[in-house]
Amino acid sequence: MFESGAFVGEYLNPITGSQRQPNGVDLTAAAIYEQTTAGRIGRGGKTIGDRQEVDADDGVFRLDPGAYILQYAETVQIPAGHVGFIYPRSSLMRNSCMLHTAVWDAGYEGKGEGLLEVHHGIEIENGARVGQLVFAEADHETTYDGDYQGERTG
Ligand SMILES: O=c1ccn([C@H]2C[C@H](O)[C@@H](COP(=O)(O)OP(=O)(O)OP(=O)(O)O)O2)c(=O)[nH]1
Repeated sequence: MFESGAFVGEYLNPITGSQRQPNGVDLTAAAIYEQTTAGRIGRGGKTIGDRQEVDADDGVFRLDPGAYILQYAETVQIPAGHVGFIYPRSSLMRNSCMLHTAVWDAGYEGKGEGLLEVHHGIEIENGARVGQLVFAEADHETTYDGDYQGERTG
């Protein structure tokens, strides 16, 4: 079962009323990066490639088609008994862009990232709502304790 937006909203900070949706909570864009060097996914470890931040011109990211890493502004906690997923805001998708998600594990806390695919040039205001976080109930034996725990919370 998916939780209500009111439930998800208890686990986000900061949050304003306009972010709460019936079935989830909208997340906003804080920073956008282009990857500049190759990363590596190994059998025993991984490396994230270097990145260059996209400047917000007068508070607006003007993006050409391509792949970008987007950092969310909100600190998210994934409560025990749940797993999180991000869906793009429909208006983003209707503008030929897609925001992808990996699995947000129970116990994770931090300001996470998503892959933003831009198939047609778009302008995104810094702080604009771009994606929606939903929580599904999920069994788990452990909680998240990986390299990204606590990212950008300091
Ligand atoms: O789209 C997503 C999905 C997940 N996360 C956060 C929450 C998740 O709990 C954490 C770690 O994800 P994952 O377990 O997939 O990372 P990993 O590549 O396996 O690395 P590690 O084992 O170091 O955690 O990253 C995001 O920021 N964006």
